[in-house]
Amino acid sequence: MGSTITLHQLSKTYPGGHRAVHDISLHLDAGGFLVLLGPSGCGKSTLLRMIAGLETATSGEVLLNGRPAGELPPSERDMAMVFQNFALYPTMTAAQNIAFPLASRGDDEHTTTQAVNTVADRLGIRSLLTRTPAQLSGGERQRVAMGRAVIRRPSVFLMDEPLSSLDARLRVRLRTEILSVVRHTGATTIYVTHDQAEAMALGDRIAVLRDGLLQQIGTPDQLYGLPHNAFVASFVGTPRINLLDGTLYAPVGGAMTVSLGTQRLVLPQDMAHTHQLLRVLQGQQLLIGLRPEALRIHSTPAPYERPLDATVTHVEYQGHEILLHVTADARTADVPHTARVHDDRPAHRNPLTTAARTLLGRVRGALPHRHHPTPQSPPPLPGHYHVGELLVRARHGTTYRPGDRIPLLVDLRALMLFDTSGHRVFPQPTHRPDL
Ligand SMILES: Nc1ncnc2c1ncn2[C@@H]1O[C@H](COP(=O)(O)OP(=O)(O)OP(=O)(O)O)[C@@H](O)[C@H]1O
Repeated sequence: MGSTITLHQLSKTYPGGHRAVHDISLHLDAGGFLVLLGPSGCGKSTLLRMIAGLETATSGEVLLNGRPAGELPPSERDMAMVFQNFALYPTMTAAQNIAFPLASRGDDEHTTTQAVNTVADRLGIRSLLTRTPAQLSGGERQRVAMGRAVIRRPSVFLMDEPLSSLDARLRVRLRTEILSVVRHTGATTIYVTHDQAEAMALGDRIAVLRDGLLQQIGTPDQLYGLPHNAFVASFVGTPRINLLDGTLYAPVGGAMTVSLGTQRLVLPQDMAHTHQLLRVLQGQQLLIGLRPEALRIHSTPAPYERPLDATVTHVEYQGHEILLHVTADARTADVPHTARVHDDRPAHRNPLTTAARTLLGRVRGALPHRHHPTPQSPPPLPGHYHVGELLVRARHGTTYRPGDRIPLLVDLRALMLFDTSGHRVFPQPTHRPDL
């Protein structure tokens, strides 16, 4: 049976002053599977090592089954770790390596052999058991390492990029196997990766970290469709989201307009009133997020689409589709550094409370800007913009060349808006617009 893991305001500052993990709170149920996702150096391994007891926290605490684990040495936490380059004993066979944890605690030979065979079957390495590590490929060695971690049925698995040294095809295969093996044991699992595609494929729940700060915890669908901020939006999803600088105009009684460079997107006037709250951002700079599926090449808009003119600059063949790099006379936006936006402490987990707080925060944050005049129409557009690049998917078989002008349609249902600090302000706050 897996342990519950609770992190309460956990922080780590290394000697020398580098703050690797900052004030992280989250909870993982027994048997749960959490992926820690973030770019290199964001503090994933530090967090994992604090949970394992290999690193001491500067402040905050780790609770295992509700009890503070601070005093427990790693050996008493009933956890197994698997790393990228897991060291196997080079003179032992695969079977002896897998059996090692059972043999060293004195299990009898018959039980141990049976357990090794069961694990080896599950990992598809039964025929390799007599080989030494030097006679195995990288993927086979990682399977043996998994076998050694799984065999003693720990309460918790901590996996630190266990597949990153393997080739892409093998990674895809092994991650499915890992999922099925750990689910079978019922252990609570934390899996660290910097690969968003791997995180999306594995995760029931994914915690996104940046610079030691928790950005968001959610299902792959939540991270993709309702990212808390521009960083999460840009880190999750392939091809990456298009982020452009823009400005919101909200004339009294009129339709809201988002201007990006020399072009404008007019939002429908009858949007739900949760979305009408966007009006408080009148006159403000925004980041406009358009995932590739928010754009299609066509000249006849549906009611929820708005046109955008674009010119092809580069054509990328992907086989099943074509990726067009286009310019639409807009400025590409940088992803701002956003402070921690998500708190997973139990008291804060009610989505309605969170929604209300987020909304209130947005409105309050926007109030000082109310001195902006409310123009009835957007001001004249500056004549010159840096050319921004958008990625647009085109169907396999279509032919485009650099220089072609194309009619793009923006699907407003998939439009995302972030304020200049990177927080998502549209769609608000827990659901997509009903247009
Ligand atoms: N022992 C240490 N002393 C000082 N700084 C450290 C130490 N270990 C890690 N760091 C720093 O803390 C930050 C977080 O490191 P950590 O290894 O946790 O990141 P990570 O997200 O696991 O990175 P990667 O994906 O590259 O392994 C990095 O900036 C790193 O340089």
